[in-house]
Amino acid sequence: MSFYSMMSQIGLTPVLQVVKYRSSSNCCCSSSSSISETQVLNGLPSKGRMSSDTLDLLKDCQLSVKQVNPRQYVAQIPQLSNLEVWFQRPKDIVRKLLSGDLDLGIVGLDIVTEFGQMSIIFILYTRQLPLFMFIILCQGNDDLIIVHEALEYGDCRLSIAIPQYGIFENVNSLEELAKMPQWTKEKPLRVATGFTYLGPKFMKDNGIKHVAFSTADGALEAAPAMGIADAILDLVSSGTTLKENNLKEIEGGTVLESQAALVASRKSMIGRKGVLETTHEMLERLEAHLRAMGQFTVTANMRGSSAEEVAERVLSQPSLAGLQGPTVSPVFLKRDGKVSADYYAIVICVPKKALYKSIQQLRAIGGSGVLISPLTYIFDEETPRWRQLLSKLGL
Ligand SMILES: Nc1ncnc2c1ncn2[C@@H]1O[C@H](COP(=O)(O)OP(=O)(O)OP(=O)(O)O)[C@@H](O)[C@H]1O
Ligand SMILES: O=P(O)(O)OC[C@H]1O[C@H](OP(=O)(O)OP(=O)(O)O)[C@H](O)[C@@H]1O
Ligand SMILES: [Mg+2]
Repeated sequence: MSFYSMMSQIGLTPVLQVVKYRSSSNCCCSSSSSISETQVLNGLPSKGRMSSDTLDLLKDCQLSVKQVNPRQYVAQIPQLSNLEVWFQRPKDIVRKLLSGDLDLGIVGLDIVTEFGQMSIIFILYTRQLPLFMFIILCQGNDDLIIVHEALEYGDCRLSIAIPQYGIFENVNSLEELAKMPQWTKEKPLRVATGFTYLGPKFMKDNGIKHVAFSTADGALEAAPAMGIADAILDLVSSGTTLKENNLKEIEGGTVLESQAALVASRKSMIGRKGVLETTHEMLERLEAHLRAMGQFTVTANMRGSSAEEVAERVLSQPSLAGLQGPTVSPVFLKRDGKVSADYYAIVICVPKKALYKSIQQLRAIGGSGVLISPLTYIFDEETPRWRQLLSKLGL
């Protein structure tokens, strides 16, 4: 018996299969899309807190997005002529990566983890009930690949929060929350969340039985005071929203840590022309910029008898090793008609966090005239993430 007739017999008629791919690609049914088959489609957040930071990061990587006006949802990046940017809501970027309507995207890890799980979704219409039902047939999808998991913005965590007052006053951990005698089969702990996959999974993984979830799209922090929920599961960054609503996080209640990530469709990278090459270029530019952000270039002069002797002195200091050891060059002077090098210029990269310690160490070994400049890019021979990506793709 076919899936269709089986569902029809129980009164459910499949009206739409969401999974589809652009006609040229790893095709499973045709689409009327007008998008060129050779274009690589990159989804970026259309609004919200991730959107401007994403554009800023790409600009810093010399990948400025040219958008004619903010209400136009398609844009170009002149440096990547085969790439088309589509502005979408973060959830939809993940959904469209899974359905084959986007090849690449930048979203928060929270969204990838929550919405990247669905393999096949059938939307069913029931004859008996005037309702659309969503049935997720498969959990655990490996078609989404996280290419860069740490783009260093959009930092937040998905956490359980409970009221600071009333029966929760002395509850400070997930264990204590789970042990509260109030929660029974008939009267479970009510949790409001937009994360309806990760929430129940986290509770199940932690052996917490009597829980009931409700969902809302925003301002979840109001739910406990409104009497709609006992706890919430939502994103926290500064913690201000929780504090302003008299809520608190609890020990063991963090479901995941999130930041912006570059994600790509495995099928697209393997099957669509140009996607892997574009992913490589974006990854290289992002890594080169992000690595450089944490470093300064330090130039100093140092008296010495030879380049080797100066290098030895520099390398004796723990904070002065640089990325690949110091560059030491002679500074030539003409004295009494003779050219000689009494001084050497050294160039090293130091982590921003260790800058002052590095200066102290440089001075201690005779460094003077110290110049510090920001770094724009650090390109390695090959990025470790590229190797990892190829191995995930079996290439
Ligand atoms: N407080 C926060 N601080 C830092 N990053 C956050 C914060 N809240 C959310 N994010 C990150 O930004 C992403 C987008 O959040 P944003 O609030 O813009 O959209 P949304 O909540 O999904 O949609 P909506 O417009 O319905 O609020 C989240 O998926 C998360 O990765
Ligand atoms: O810890 P904080 O720095 O205070 O940030 C946390 C808040 O940020 C997000 O909401 P957002 O501002 O996106 O509003 P929303 O509820 O409409 O999504 C999140 O849902 C929290 O409510
Ligand atoms: Mg939000």
